[in-house]
Amino acid sequence: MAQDARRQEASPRPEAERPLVEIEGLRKSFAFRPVLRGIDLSLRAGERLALLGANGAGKTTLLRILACLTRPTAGHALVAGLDCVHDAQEVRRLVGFVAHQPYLYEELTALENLLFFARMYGVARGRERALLLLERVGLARRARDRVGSLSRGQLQRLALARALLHGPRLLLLDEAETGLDEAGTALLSTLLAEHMAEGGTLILTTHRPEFALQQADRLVMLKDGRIVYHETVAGLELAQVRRAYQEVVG
Ligand SMILES: Nc1ncnc2c1ncn2[C@@H]1O[C@H](COP(=O)(O)OP(=O)(O)OP(=O)(O)O)[C@@H](O)[C@H]1O
Repeated sequence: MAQDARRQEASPRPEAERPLVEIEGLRKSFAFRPVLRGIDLSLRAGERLALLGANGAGKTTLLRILACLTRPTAGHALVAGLDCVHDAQEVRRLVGFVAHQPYLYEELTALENLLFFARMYGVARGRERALLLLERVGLARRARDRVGSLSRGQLQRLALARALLHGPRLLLLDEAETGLDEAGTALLSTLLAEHMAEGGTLILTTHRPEFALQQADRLVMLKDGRIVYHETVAGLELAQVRRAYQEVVG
């Protein structure tokens, strides 16, 4: 009952008008040290947001809350009207996360990993989907190799395949371009374009203003756990974004 009341309170809007992501008054502290100090942010379905900021600004923490991997200290984070704390199980089905750590089992092969996650997410025709994604990320030939034997960039490609396996509505990328070669970066752009064409929504973190400008519709910069810059990309020049970024991280 209390939980229902809380959801009502956090979600007063009719479904059709609702943003896909609603973040209100979000705070997170680790051992009383504040890391997020009151974030308000919303994204409509089909939007792409880039988060920038210095090391330690709180970007990963924000993504981890949306991926239900850590709980906020205060405030709400909702995905499709579902609360990342109280409805974590349902939210996880809607979210794909490429994190710093690949979240893969080293002793299993690339294919076994994807089959495991396909089962976990209840993906229909999981084997077909896993093989298709391995092909798409250029790892078809490594399908039967142990994950522990893959290079960093190959792991990153496999992590991307794992995140896309269940067709997430919201894709979260934490510096996913790091470690990819030129072909890998082009592949990432293609997969992101496909995710968006299928009606997906995207939040990515990056330290590269030019990547943010290419891949996002809106830019948000965090400093010490607060939003200090929030602009739509239309009409923005790379030089302006670089300047703002330097001011924020400097
Ligand atoms: N599990 C944890 N326990 C304690 N402190 C943590 C934990 N996770 C993150 N922090 C702290 O929270 C702060 C924000 O970390 P976070 O990883 O969100 O930053 P970031 O903006 O993603 O940084 P980077 O650009 O280096 O990836 C850092 O000071 C970090 O040490």
